[in-house]
Amino acid sequence: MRTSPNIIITGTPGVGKTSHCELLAQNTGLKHMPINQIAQDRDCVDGKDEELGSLLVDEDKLLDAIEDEVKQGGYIIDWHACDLFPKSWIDLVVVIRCDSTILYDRLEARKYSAKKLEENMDAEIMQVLLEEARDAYDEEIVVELQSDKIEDVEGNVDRIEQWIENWKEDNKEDREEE
Ligand SMILES: Nc1ncnc2c1ncn2[C@@H]1O[C@H](COP(=O)(O)OP(=O)(O)OP(=O)(O)O)[C@@H](O)[C@H]1O
Repeated sequence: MRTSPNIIITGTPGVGKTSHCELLAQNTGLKHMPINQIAQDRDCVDGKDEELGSLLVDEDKLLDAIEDEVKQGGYIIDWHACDLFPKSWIDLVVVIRCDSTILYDRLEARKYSAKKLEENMDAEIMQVLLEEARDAYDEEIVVELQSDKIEDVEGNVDRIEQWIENWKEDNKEDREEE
């Protein structure tokens, strides 16, 4: 049984996943697992979508590559997809959301192609990641947090830290009862 929870932080590119993960890791000691980077470092990339410029990740290979670590608990999984991770690994799924006009400015600043910008804007407006999370995990572990202003990051991370404390307390009690 894990003594520290595994948390997925997901959302459309640019909503603020990395910003949340880095602050949360710094404040809690949980380990940030940026999947884009890990997939490249561990040879789990099949190629690149040339039009969108995004990596094509071999998901089975990726899961094999991270399984031993994640099963120990204490990871913050940072990716724009979530439904590939087995339910039994995951304790909380945080879907970061952003107002579409604010997200547009953030993505435009990254000089995304018109197609990539449009796809990501549509995904955010249609709340694709929230639906994916709700379909893949029990609804009580899926939380939606808004991240429009810089202060939102700190507020959201405070909330997740509080949740982690509660999770640890509950799990300690469960272990003591066994
Ligand atoms: N709440 C916020 N208020 C203002 N700016 C923010 C906020 N969250 C993130 N940003 C800024 O938006 C940009 C994108 O943030 P970040 O890299 O954390 O997003 P991401 O979801 O991890 O993106 P990707 O999926 O492409 O890695 C960064 O320049 C970051 O500083």
